[in-house]
Amino acid sequence: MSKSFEDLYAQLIEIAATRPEGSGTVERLDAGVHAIGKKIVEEAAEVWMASEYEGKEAAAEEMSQLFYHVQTMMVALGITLDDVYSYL
Ligand SMILES: N=c1c2ncn([C@@H]3O[C@H](COP(=O)(O)OP(=O)(O)OP(=O)(O)O)[C@@H](O)[C@H]3O)c2ncn1[C@@H]1O[C@H](COP(=O)(O)O)[C@@H](O)[C@H]1O
Repeated sequence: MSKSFEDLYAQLIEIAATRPEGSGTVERLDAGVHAIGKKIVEEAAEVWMASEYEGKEAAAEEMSQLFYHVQTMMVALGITLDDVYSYL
């Protein structure tokens, strides 16, 4: 079964706490908010380009990457899913 948005967030929280070797997320968290912010902007642009020119499948893949980098920023800032959901 595929992973949900909530599953990914739980996994990233766990990774931040346990810092497993070889984790890209640990590297991104260590690189900090500025670096994570740049990835968010980059992935957002890729979502736009894929959506306009590359079709639904490519757009969905880029969207998943944008979700990941936004969630990494949430973990970096200590923002929970409920903190975000309260604005939906
Ligand atoms: N869903 C993701 C995910 N989406 C995107 N990415 C990262 O974002 C990058 C995609 O960005 P690009 O397409 O720009 O690729 P790139 O140019 O190689 O980017 P850079 O890695 O050089 O920054 C990928 O190379 C990954 O590093 C992700 N990295 C991890 N996950 C998931 O997060 C969880 C934890 O991952 P680890 O911390 O690596 O164990 C696992 O479930 C993973 O599947």
